[in-house]
Amino acid sequence: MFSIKELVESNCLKSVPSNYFCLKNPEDSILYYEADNIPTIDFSQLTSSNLNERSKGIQQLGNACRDWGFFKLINHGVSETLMDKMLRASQRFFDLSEEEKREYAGGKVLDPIRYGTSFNLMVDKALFWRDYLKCHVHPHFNVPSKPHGFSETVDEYITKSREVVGELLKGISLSLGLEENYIHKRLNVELGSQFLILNFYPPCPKPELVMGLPAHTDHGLLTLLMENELGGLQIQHKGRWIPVHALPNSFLINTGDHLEILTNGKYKSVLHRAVVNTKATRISVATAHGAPLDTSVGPAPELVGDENPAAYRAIKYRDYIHFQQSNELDRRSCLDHIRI
Ligand SMILES: O=C(O)CCC(=O)C(=O)O
Ligand SMILES: [Fe+2]
Repeated sequence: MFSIKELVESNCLKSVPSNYFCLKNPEDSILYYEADNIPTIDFSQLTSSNLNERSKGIQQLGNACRDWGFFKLINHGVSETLMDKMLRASQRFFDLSEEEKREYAGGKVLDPIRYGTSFNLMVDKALFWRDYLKCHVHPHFNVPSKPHGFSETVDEYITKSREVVGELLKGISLSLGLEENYIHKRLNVELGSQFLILNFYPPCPKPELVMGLPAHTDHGLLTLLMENELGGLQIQHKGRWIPVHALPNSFLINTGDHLEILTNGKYKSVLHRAVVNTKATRISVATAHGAPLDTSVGPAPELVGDENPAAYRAIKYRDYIHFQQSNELDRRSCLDHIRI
């Protein structure tokens, strides 16, 4: 394995090796600048003791999940200091020597800690301009022991992000007309799976030829993402690619495949991708939150009826992840494979 960081640093790269060329559909390069329309959700409204405020917030949250599958979250209560610390810790992990990082080079999809490059070298036709670290951090906490202080920062960060997601899932349950703790109870969220994914995208001399991460949907219920000050995330909305920039001190949140399944298609899992730039390294930190790995996720019976028959087969979270991660990311969501 040759990390993209190593490749970029080793020879002052002037051109892109051909095994990184991604064949792009020309239509895919057209971008639509609709950033102003992307929903922003105020977390403090969702947790407000003023019931009127709260119900307004919940309605906005439901609309964002239904119409976009994506929103920006502000006033979420995770301190800027902790967010910065997490980004710096991520940089410090990738700054370890290749030898130190390779200790964590995992072979299998659900290995508790996996350092690697591209997406899945076993299936990628072209390589992606990305190194990553994936850790399964809840209910069991697995993280590299290096660099110094990394594990403590991750622990603090993932605990906070779980609290935020817990509240969002309550709001989402209510927005569906269900009881506040419906998703928590049905999918045993307290013991749910949480993955931490650090993405490292170094600068590229010809970004238009490569992809950081190609179009995909995320597997779990919700993904919470933050980035250093460089943009690169694009989401698909009504067939158009829209670049997204994080507001200062905000999270970018997308609904995952299992929320689409649970809501029987009412809330959509959004296709997204990451592009790279010529100037500087972009780092993004994602936490993906879902059910426990052995829980079977299917449409909620309360959301299924004669007029709205079940649209997806139930599937164990573990099997779903295996399926998604063992196949090429090919612009199609894995959901297509379990649609009835
Ligand atoms: O780096 C990004 O902006 C996107 C990352 C992402 O989609 C993922 O880790 O699933
Ligand atoms: Fe993603």
